[in-house]
Amino acid sequence: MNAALKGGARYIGFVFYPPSPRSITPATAAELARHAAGRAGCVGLFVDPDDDTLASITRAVPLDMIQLHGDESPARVADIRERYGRPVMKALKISVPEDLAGVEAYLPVADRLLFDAKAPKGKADALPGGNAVAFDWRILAGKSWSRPWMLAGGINPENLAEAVEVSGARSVDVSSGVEVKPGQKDPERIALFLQKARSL
Ligand SMILES: O=C(O)c1ccccc1NCC(=O)[C@H](O)[C@H](O)COP(=O)(O)O
Repeated sequence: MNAALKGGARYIGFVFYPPSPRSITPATAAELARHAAGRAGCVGLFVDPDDDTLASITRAVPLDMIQLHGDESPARVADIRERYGRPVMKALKISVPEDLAGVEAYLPVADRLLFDAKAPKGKADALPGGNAVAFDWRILAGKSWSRPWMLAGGINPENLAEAVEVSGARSVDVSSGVEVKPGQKDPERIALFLQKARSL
């Protein structure tokens, strides 16, 4: 996390999804969040979380934002936003232009959108996100919405400039592209990614 803070990352993400190799405990996240306080926002990532999970984690960890990466409906997004008093970022999975039709319903209820690739089909260990897979960034070109949005999925230091240029993204989210292997972040690649991001 120090590389992200030193490089000027705006947000740090904590994965609260036990099947993920990136999943961390609330206690560890709380410690990291205290370390990041005032330097970066802390985002808690959940996949179709139930209320017990959200209640206990939001009590234990000073999260600045909740990221929903499952199949949460617009009504559930609104409910979570209201109950837990945090801004919500809703991840929407994109593979074809028609997938953008689903965006409209989330605009009144989500504070921010995140466009990510769909999980690869037929890959037994695929996660709902964090699979190092990109979608066709041209799908987003020239589009605008009433909420801020981030680009995610298969972005790395080598393709960041192209991803931003093609999609028009002003913010990006990265995971696998700055890792040695799933769950093990590489401080040098984080520094490189952020250095490249700052230069755009
Ligand atoms: O990262 C995970 O392990 C994860 C697990 C379950 C749902 C979402 C997950 N990650 C979501 C992210 O925010 C990733 O940054 C995003 O999908 C991009 O991932 P990557 O292609 O690895 O950069």
